[in-house]
Amino acid sequence: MDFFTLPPNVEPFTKNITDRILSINRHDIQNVGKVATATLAVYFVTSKLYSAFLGPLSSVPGPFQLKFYGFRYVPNIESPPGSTWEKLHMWQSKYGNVVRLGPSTIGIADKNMLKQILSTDDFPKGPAYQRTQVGGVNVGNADDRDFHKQRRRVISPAFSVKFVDSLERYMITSAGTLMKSVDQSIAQTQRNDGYGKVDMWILLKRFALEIIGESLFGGQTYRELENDSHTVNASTNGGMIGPLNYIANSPILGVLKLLLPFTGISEAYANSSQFRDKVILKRLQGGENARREDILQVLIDTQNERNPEDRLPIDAVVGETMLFWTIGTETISYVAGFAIIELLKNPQVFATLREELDNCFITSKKESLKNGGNTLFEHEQIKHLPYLNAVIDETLRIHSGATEGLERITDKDTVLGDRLFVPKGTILNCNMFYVQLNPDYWPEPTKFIPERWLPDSNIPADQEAFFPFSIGSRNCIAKQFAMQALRLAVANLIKFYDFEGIPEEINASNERSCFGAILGVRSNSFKVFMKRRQATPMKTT
Ligand code: HEM
Repeated sequence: MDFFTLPPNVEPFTKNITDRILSINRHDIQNVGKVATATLAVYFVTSKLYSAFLGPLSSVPGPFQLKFYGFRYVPNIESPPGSTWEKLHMWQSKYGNVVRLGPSTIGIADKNMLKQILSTDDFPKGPAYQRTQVGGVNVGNADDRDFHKQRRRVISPAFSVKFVDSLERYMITSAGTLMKSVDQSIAQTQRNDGYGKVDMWILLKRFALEIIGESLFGGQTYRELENDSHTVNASTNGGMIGPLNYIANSPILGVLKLLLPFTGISEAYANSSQFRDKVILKRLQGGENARREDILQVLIDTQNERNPEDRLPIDAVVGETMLFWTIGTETISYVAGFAIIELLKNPQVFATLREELDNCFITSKKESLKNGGNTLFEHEQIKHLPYLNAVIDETLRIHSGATEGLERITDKDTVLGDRLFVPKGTILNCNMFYVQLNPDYWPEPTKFIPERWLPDSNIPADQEAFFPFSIGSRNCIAKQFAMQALRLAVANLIKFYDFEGIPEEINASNERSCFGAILGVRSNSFKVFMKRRQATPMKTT
């Protein structure tokens, strides 16, 4: 029998059905449609009402409207773009450490619950990260535990303490370039007393772009980068953090923003990607001759591993490199920028830090550290300076990254903090920003007091409520790298320059916005008067 010919008894049967369907008149179809729509509407409304008022999260306090839709979907006309973080902060302070942010979303700013979510239960990353997987899965957005564990194991040698130590030479070169740029800005606007105007915010963005560029894929390429205005502009205007962040943080407005050509975000991202691909291709094609001791090389060298599971496919090398480039640039530059702003707002803190740095012996005679007649600090000399570390920690506390929260999703029913039942599938927005300013844990939370980090402090810092690099299996892989870069930047700037704050600029720096993962100055600029110190005291052994 021909396989595609229907048996004789089936044909009349199907014909019968067709005839009956055709015989249903239009009116009947409309009625069926109405009943189906009404049933769906009743189901939708009932389930929304149930979830809002009777479901397991119904006892969690929060703004009324967020019982019905998630905070990321709120088109926010009354507050400017980039200010969702302010709303989250306000709700958290109004409703408490646990707040309802959507039908199945809660915000958490309780330190014990955060520890449970991020470390003990180690819940996977939530839908905001999954949305960014359209651009590829990487160590940062992976939500599959096994995939993440494997990927993180393979790339972690690039961030080991030893390897990061070896990147110091690139970081010092970048600190030198930063100081050259500061000197140039001063020279262009110099007053009679030697001070000139410097946009510290923009120069620190370039500094971070260079430090990451150098450590990631090469000095040679950085020189290309200097001529590549696309990439520098993308970074300095915040476009490089990537369209994916917009999609993650604001599924409706974010996507609209990307589609509007005048925002330039997609273009900036495309240009950065093109630049990155050029650099990686050059390294791959150059073989042994193109080798350079940097993060890219560590990733490429995984191809020689004996175990195939330990080899990173080339598309993953490209994806991870882009992730480090974008995340690393904005985080380092913003934290360094806010450290300088806080030091200017708090002259006594500035003086104490300056004194500590002036008393720090310069032991190295390395030529590479010479800069404009002065010798730059090496990391070894400054990494244990208590006050420098206290200034950086206090900056990380007040100006934390993850300003709009780190998202996790429960993969089992759970009880948070022994008191809150949370069903499987609940989205947990871990509000690291709020917890670090939470008056329950921090006396005078908004005051910049580095002394709280010193061993003999009478208002000791609550280390358990401090999550700048997160904790658990998804903590920042580059903490060591970031701290090294921050210490070198802040120590060398404060050691070698005098600063004079500009009151309007300091006031304007209180206006902040967050478009990616981290809070920045809304105007994308912070100007200050600076001059080289006349006789920089140098203590040598
Ligand atoms: C002051 C600077 C930095 C801060 C405050 C910071 C903070 C954080 C935080 C809070 C997380 C957890 C994110 C989450 O759960 O979604 C994270 C993860 C991560 N960070 Fe950083 N970061 C900094 C610098 C850097 C740099 C310089 C790089 C790369 C060169 C980097 C690479 C990463 C990566 C790859 C992850 C994902 C790790 C994983 O999921 O296994 N970060 N960072």
